[in-house]
Amino acid sequence: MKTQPIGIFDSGIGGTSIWKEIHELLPNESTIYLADSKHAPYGEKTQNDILALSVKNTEYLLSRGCKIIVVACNTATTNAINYLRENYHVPFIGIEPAIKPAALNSSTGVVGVLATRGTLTSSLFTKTTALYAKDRKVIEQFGDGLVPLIEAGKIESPEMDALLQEYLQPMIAENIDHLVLGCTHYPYLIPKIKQFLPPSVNIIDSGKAVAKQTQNILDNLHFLNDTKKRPALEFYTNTDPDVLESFLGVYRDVATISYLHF
Ligand SMILES: N[C@@H](CCC(=O)O)C(=O)O
Repeated sequence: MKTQPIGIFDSGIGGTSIWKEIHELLPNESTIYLADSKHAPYGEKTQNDILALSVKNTEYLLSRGCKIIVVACNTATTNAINYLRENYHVPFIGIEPAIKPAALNSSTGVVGVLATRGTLTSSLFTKTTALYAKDRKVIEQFGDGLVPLIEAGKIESPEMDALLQEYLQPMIAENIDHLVLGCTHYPYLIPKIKQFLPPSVNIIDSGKAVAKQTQNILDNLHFLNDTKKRPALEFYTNTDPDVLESFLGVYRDVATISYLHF
């Protein structure tokens, strides 16, 4: 089991932000990353559709012998992880908006959450917010349109600037001091987002926490790869592999990126 890969999936390239955290923390581990870009954005689909796509991605990763699955997508986690945990017998690590640290550390008492429609309307998100931020003002904003622009390589574009301006301005007006990025695509927007926010606003996401949790669970199960063999870093996408490759940055030379029909 130790040498089996870690499986990671997302609706597209966003989860590569989580893959990087995992690979940096666990460089010995082989990984299989599945980017379902053809079906992005998940965040604007029904819960049933998100569930069906999450099942399909999980089954592919299990067919490849993955020892653990990281759902590197807030939308899939908040809509499907309970179902996945009940129906498949491997450990699942999910990612949810980091509302708890934002609420705990806020001095103004106002925090912003930018996430997909699917995440913000899920019952898991609603419960977490009620639990950890009940004495805080939480400004929730659907990030409609952001994921398609990121997937299209249009981070630097007038359309992106217009959406970010529209989504962030009301939060700034309410005096947020933390902005929670509740979508794994959004860390790629941080340099852009900083152009719109006052420097005093902390931007937080859950990437490092997910990598740490993956390490802890593998360690507890004695599933960490302690062999010295070079790990295989495989990436699959059902759209143009060049797009995925462009998000891998310094890792593109050690990764194998392939088109997969699914
Ligand atoms: N990576 C995204 C998925 C967004 C989408 O496909 O709409 C997330 O974390 O929610």
